[in-house]
Amino acid sequence: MSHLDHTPSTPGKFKMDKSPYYSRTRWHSSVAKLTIWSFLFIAVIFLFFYRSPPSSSNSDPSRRYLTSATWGGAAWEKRVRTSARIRSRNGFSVLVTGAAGFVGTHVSSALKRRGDGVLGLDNFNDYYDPTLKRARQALLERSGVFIVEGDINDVSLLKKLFEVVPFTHVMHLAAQAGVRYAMKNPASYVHSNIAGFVSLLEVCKDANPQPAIVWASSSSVYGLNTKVPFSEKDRTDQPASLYAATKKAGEEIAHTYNHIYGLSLTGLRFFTVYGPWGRPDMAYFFFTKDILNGKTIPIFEAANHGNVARDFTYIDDIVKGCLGSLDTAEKSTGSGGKKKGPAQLRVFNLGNTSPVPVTDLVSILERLLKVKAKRNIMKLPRNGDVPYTHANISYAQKEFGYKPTTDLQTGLKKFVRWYLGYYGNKKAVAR
Ligand SMILES: O=C(O)[C@H]1O[C@H](OP(=O)(O)OP(=O)(O)OC[C@H]2O[C@@H](n3ccc(=O)[nH]c3=O)[C@H](O)[C@@H]2O)[C@H](O)[C@@H](O)[C@H]1O
Repeated sequence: MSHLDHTPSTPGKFKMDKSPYYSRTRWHSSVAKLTIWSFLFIAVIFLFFYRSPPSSSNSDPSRRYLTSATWGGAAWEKRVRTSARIRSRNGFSVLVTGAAGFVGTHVSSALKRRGDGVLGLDNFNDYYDPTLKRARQALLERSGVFIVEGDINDVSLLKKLFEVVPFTHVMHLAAQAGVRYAMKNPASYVHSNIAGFVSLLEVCKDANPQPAIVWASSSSVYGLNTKVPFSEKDRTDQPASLYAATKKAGEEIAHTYNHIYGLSLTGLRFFTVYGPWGRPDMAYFFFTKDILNGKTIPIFEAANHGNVARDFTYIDDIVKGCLGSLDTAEKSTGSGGKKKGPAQLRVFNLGNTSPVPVTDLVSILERLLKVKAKRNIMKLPRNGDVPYTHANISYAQKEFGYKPTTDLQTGLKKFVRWYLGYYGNKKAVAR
């Protein structure tokens, strides 16, 4: 069959095939066109990524936080400056990382209330429901705190922030939290708690003036330590989870930056913080949800049917500890990456000093929710959990009069009130 057999009856609608020679040159020109367009397309993609803020860990899945963030421009800089503007005598201008997180939101709001300038930074990752983070953001925005969307690994963003605002302090709360999740996603702990911390410290040490830094360590650094209550002088070289190990690494990294560059650094070992606007991955939070939904809750027990207990610490007491640390933080001694003299290096326990068994926490929730929990008592899994925590807070007491005042019953009552208001559980309210 010749190609003529395919000639359409209406010439013009469909171009007739020309000679084989014509066909070959046409094919060649199509290939050339395709090559040019492909080249242009690749060039555009390359330019897009080249202009994006550089990342220190291209293979890391969390890199998506770096490229998704948009920042820069005159209007953006104005928002940054306005948010960080100090409104009280001797106030600070504080960069709060992890500002849309649980502790970050409360600390930002407290600083703003007393007249400090506050700029938030958060990558809004989806470790837990980002809508809760957005709701916290909206809350902060109403009080004049702007949260820049970006990752602490984004060095060019951090540099830009320090170019726009000479922060006096950094409250570093951005982290990958959660003890048990570390077995599922170890890379995210290294990305945020180690690489992210180093990238922040790199920018802080180059800043002029260098800020004083207060940052979140964790009670989990005590790991397998059996001496109670836990004192800052106790050994912390036996972490039981990768989470704990990255926080411990953070403490050592802090030592290095203090030693070499004169950065003033204060690490805070938080003890199981709870309260309104809390983290949904934490036991008190998802127990509340599951009790209300009639779902069975797993309650861990230690060896020989022993109680697992935590020194649960109410968020307002933690905020007091954060502000006390900021207020007593001395200036960093370096400038432009050069140390000029010894600088302050501290670590404080921030706990409630009265451990409560998890079974008692559940009983309190049952009373507050007026719903009986379906309990499934099970052996403490080998997933990084430790059986007991108890803070000795005498150092924080001595340095800035730290004194927690909220017991678990009172704190959970405030949490449950918030939870029911926020999630609007009519069933529990009606009972
Ligand atoms: O102080 C810290 O440094 C850490 O505190 C928090 O860790 P934890 O003290 O482990 O809190 P959380 O998970 O609420 O479990 C509470 C209790 O419930 C028990 N627990 C837990 C889960 C479960 O299913 N059943 C159970 O009995 C469990 O055995 C435990 O006894 C933060 O999450 C962490 O980011 C870090 O900041």
